[in-house]
Amino acid sequence: MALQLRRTARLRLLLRGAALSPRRGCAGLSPASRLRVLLDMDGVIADFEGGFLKKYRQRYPNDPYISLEERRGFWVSTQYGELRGDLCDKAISIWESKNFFMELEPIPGSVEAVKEMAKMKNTDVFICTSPIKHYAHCPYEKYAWVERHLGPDFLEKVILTRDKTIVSGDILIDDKPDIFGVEPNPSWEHILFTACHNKHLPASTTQRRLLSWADDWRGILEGKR
Ligand SMILES: Cc1cn([C@H]2C[C@H](OP(=O)(O)O)[C@@H](CO)O2)c(=O)[nH]c1=O
Ligand SMILES: [Mg+2]
Repeated sequence: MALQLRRTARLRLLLRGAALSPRRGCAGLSPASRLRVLLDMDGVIADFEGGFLKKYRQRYPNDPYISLEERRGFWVSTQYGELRGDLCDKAISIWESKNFFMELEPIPGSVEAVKEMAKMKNTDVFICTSPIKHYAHCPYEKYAWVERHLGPDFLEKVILTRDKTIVSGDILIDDKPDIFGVEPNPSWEHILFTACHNKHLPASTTQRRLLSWADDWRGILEGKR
């Protein structure tokens, strides 16, 4: 009898603990109650497409090019290769060059938005970006870009990975329409950031968009808390 009572009391305590467990709502002291935002870099905070077109036209002024209005599909080199076979390698030569990633302009409003987001209560912001496999310049320049535009403290927040599905977070804001990797069920909701290459894709019932940094990113974050 005494044993049975002790067991019941222990069970009650366990259940109470579970009910108070603060994933969302309660205490606010647990790390789980914080919102974790993953921000993609190229196409979301750094203008890869604009930087590419400018340098491509400078280096290959006599070759055809694709205006940002005409861009379709995520991979720039694929569309250039379809335009003319040799343009695929010419396109690749641009982002493999020294200073390409370093000299990208910020996407309008991005730096202000990221700084404001990072100061929000109960919010952890990380830059989650994929380096190209030609690693001579890109990884170094991505860090240098973050330091230059967001400040040295932000270097703590950089995640370089070719597989974003294994990074945990509540939201991933990314301009790539399809993000796959070894984890079939990533913890984050992918918010598609509108870019020249994805703005013509049909509206999706499952994928939300952020149209630009002038759009309601604060509302999206609040809705996830
Ligand atoms: C080749 C290529 C890369 N990228 C970006 C995406 C990746 O950065 P990010 O994960 O920050 O968006 C990086 C490596 O592929 O370069 C494009 O946006 N378009 C392209 O055509
Ligand atoms: Mg991107």
